Amino acid sequence: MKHLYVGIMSGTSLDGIDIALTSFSPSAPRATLLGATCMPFPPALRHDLLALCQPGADEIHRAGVAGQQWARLAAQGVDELLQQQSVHPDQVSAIGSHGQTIRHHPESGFSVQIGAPALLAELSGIDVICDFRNRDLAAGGEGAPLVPAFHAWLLAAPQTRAVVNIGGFANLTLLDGACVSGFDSGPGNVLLDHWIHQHTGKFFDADGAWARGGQVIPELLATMLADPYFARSAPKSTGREYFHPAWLAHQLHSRQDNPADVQATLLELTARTIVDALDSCQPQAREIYICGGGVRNGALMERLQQLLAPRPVHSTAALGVDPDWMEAIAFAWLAWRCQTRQSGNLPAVTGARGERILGAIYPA
Ligand SMILES: Nc1ncnc2c1ncn2[C@@H]1O[C@H](COP(=O)(O)OP(=O)(O)OP(=O)(O)O)[C@@H](O)[C@H]1O
Ligand SMILES: CC(=O)N[C@H]1[C@@H]2OC[C@@H](O2)[C@@H](O)[C@@H]1O[C@H](C)C(=O)O
Repeated sequence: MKHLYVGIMSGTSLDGIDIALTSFSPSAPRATLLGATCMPFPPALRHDLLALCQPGADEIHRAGVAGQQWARLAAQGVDELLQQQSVHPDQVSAIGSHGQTIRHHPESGFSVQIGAPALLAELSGIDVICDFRNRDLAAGGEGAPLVPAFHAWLLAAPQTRAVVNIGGFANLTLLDGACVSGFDSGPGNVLLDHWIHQHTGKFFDADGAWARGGQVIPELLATMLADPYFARSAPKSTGREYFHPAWLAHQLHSRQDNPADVQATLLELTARTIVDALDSCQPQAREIYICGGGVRNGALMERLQQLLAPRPVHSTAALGVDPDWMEAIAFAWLAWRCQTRQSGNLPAVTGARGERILGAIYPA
C-alpha cells in the first residue's frame, strides 16, 4: 500500500493551482507535507476561468477548453513537484484534484468544477480522483465546505478550537470534541481583490495596506451586513454566484465614497462576518487558527485579533500545518478517503443525509 497522495486545489481567488505532495499514516491521524508548489495562472487562463463563473455565450465550449488548459498546467506542476522530490509517479497512490469551481448552486443540487480529470490522468500517469462535491449534494448536502472533515480528522483536541480558512471565501470549522460544525461565513478576500483591482490594477491588497489607510464607512458596513446570507443558519455555502462585483455595486448604489474607505469597509465586512459566525457557534472556540491567503493580510489579522480578544488568534502554522497548503493537503486526504472507501463528508456540516464516499476515479 502506497501512502503518498497529491492534493490539488485551485480556489475561488483564481490566483493559481496549489499542489501538495502528502503522506498519510494509516494508523494515526497524521499528514506529512513532503513538498508543495503553486502554479500561477497565465493571465489569459485566469481571465477565461473568471468569465466562466458567470453565465455567458458558448460557455460549454469555453469550459471544455479552459478545463484542458487547467489540467495541462496542473500536470506540469505535478511533474515538477515529483521530480523535485525524487518521487516516481508509480509511487503515488492517487491525485485528489478539486478542479476549478465555475458554478456552485446547492439550491439547485449541483456544483461544477472543471479540470479535465481524464487528461490529467493521461498526462500524469497517476489515478485522478475528482468531483468531490456532487455526491454530498446528491445526498441533500451543500457539497461545501468539505475541509471541516479533514480539520476534524487532523486537528481535533480536548479544548474547543476553530479553524478559519480565508481564501476568496471564508469558511470555518468548530472542533468541540467529537462534535464538529462548519460553514462558509461569506466573502474572504474576493471583494477586497475585486475592488483594489478595479481601482489600482493590483490583484490583491498586499498586507491590507490600502485598507489600513481608509476609514470604515458605518452606513455602508451596516447595509452590507444586512445581506440575508449572513443571518442564514447553517448548513450554508456560497461563492462568486452570490458575492460578485454586481453585489458590491448594488451595495454602493449611487454613493461616491473614497475608494480606500470602501476597501477598509470591505475588510471590516470580512472580519465582522467571520467573528459573527464564530460567535454563532456553541460552545465558543477558545482558540482560533487561520489558514489561506488571508493570513498574509496583516490588517485583517490584526482586526480579527482585536475583535476576538482575549481569545488567541494564530496561523495554523502553530498547529504544524502551513496555512498556504491546508486546502491542497485536504484534497490529498479526500483522495485517500475515496480510494480506501471511507466517507469524506460530515453530514453535520454539509447537511447531507449521511456520510458518503466522495469522488470519481479516473484510473491512470
Ligand atoms: N501578501 C498578501 N497580502 C494580503 N492578501 C494576500 C497576500 N497574499 C495573498 N493574499 C490574499 O489571499 C488570496 C489567496 O488566498 P487562497 O489561495 O487561500 O485562496 P483560494 O484558495 O483561491 O480561495 P478559497 O479558499 O475561497 O477557495 C489572494 O487572492 C489575496 O487576496
Ligand atoms: C464551491 C466551492 O468551491 N467552495 C469553496 C470556496 O472556497 C472556500 C469556501 O468557498 C469553501 O466552501 C469551498 O472550498 C473549500 C476547499 C471546502 O470545500 O472546504
